[in-house]
Amino acid sequence: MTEQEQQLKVHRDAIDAIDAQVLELLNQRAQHAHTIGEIKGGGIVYRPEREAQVLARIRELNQGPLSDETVARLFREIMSACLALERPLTIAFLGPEGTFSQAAAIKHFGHAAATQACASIDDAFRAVEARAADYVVAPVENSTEGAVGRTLDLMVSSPLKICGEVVLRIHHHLLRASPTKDGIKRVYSHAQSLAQCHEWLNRNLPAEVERVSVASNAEAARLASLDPTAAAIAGDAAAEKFQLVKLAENIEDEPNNTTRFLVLGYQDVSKSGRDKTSLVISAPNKPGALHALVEPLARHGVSMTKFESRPSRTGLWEYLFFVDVESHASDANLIAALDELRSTSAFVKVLGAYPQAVL
Ligand SMILES: O=C(O)C(=O)C[C@]1(C(=O)O)C=C[C@@H](O)C=C1
Repeated sequence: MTEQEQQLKVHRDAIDAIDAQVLELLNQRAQHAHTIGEIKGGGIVYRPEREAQVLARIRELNQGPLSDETVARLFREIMSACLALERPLTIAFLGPEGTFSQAAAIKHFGHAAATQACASIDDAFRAVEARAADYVVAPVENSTEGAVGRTLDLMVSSPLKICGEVVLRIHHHLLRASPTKDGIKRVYSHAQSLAQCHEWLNRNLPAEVERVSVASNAEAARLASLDPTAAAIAGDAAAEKFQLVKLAENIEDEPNNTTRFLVLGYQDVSKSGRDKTSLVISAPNKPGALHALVEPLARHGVSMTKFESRPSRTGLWEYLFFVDVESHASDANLIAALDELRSTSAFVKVLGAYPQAVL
């Protein structure tokens, strides 16, 4: 054995011994989760507030050399596997396979959860409402393109509650079946992705290349895999699924391009310690209406992280305001502010209280 081989052997023997311990401990952990599942006795197994606390604690305990992000991702998968021992979950998302919505579902629930592709955001909500899936993961806002109106509209009437949020960094690539930019006649992508890569496309592809918007980036990738004169703009998952070549990576105009997704199900979530509550409140289109809406929140010390207006679709009210606050719906100051708002607004709905994204 050479000296190098001897040195490697010392460390590999140590790794073997540690792996045996890690394995033993993982199974001990899984056994506890299994027993917790029995104690829950067929009740709700997924506990977002507990998961957020576990991940936050792991980040705090971490001393490296692994990064906080890396250890949190590993424990995300450990919890996913432990939860599946209690009961495997099914997560509905806007399909087809390979969309950012699916990536968000996996980021939040880990790989042990089954994902169910749906044809539209409406269908994904319906799957959970009909109890054909446990939770839906739906996009709600993008840092460059703004709100996803359909998700906001659905939340107003749906009986589902928000029980979590997922923040996903969005990277777009120019993908093609062959490894050259020559002969591209059209680029397929979702309208939002075409908009997010607008500047890059102007600079890097001839003006005559047609931009064709399709239902999803995964669909764009599928079409590009069949058409030798086409390219697609899509992310890693779609590139992998349809075995396309990345002609250019990270072509989004805004480097900090992120999409926020919400997780919804039939569930009220307890306090985790770092929570948000999402509300929708109606206001008439008259002077002072907006002030009347914000003032009680401010006076009770409730801080807002998001404020989004949308015309009411029913015509009953002029505007609906979607408000996110940094409190849990069970906090006394938010309860007091909501009581006041209910006495002045025709419509106030708590869309859900949930832990802030940890990953
Ligand atoms: O603490 C629980 O209630 C568990 O079921 C255990 C556990 C975990 O693996 O830590 C698994 C799933 C829940 O969503 C939260 C935590």
